[in-house]
Amino acid sequence: MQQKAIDRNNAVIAIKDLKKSFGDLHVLRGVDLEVYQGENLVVLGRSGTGKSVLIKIISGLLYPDSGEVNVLGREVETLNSRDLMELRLKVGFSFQNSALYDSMTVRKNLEFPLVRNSRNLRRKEINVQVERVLEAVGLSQTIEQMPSELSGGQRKRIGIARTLILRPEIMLYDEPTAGLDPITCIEINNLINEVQEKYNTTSIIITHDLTCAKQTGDRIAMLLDGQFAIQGTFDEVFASPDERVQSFYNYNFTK
Ligand SMILES: Nc1ncnc2c1ncn2[C@@H]1O[C@H](COP(=O)(O)OP(=O)(O)OP(=O)(O)O)[C@@H](O)[C@H]1O
Repeated sequence: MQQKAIDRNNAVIAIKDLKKSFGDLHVLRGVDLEVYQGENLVVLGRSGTGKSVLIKIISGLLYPDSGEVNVLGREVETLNSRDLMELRLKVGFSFQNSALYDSMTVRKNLEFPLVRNSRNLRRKEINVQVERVLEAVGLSQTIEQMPSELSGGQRKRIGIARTLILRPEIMLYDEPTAGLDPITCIEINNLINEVQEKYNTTSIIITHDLTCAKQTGDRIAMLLDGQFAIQGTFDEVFASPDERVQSFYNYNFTK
């Protein structure tokens, strides 16, 4: 991956001692994490370790039990609903299932968040923005198609475009390559890197896919027993003798 500008003095997400339980299930047990401007941070962890809970807390969809969650300079848990809405516009959430409306064309799917969030946009401006974001994800030709006519990889791209159209400062990707064939996975990994360069976003990428982690992650953080015990580059993380890290690696590359 080419060198890029990551501002390590500028943490756009700063989390301290974050805890979250559901009844007796202690999911996050003191998470500390900083994500810097311009960085792609990959969060790895086994199923059910709390990766989705973490990004839902970052985007204000879930409240923490305790700890500090600072996103773009705001303490998420202290925001009123209006400020939270404002923050959410700056935090794009790319869902695992792409979350497209099946009854709408690609164009209408992309217009939807724009029209909902900036009601006074003119038709011409809406068209320009839709066309621009479609071009950015390499799918201009699909503009009048229905989601059912798209491949899994194309749906993923449109889902990412629909998040990008609001020009978020942070992108949260939940399992961006899940269910895709290996070549399409690589295309999505490339797209994640292109989005970062073109839109200068900061991203958190949740994945089980080690190829995705290696190709997109400037840094990897492994969620183990409710904490980020191990963080570093891909090679640094997997050089760890920690048995939990090694079994995660071996499982991925031997299954
Ligand atoms: N709203 C909720 N109410 C109760 N339990 C929840 C809730 N959200 C998540 N959980 C539980 O918290 C744990 C962590 O869930 P989470 O979805 O974050 O896992 P994950 O690491 O993203 O897993 P996967 O890789 O399978 O998506 C799970 O046991 C889940 O059942």
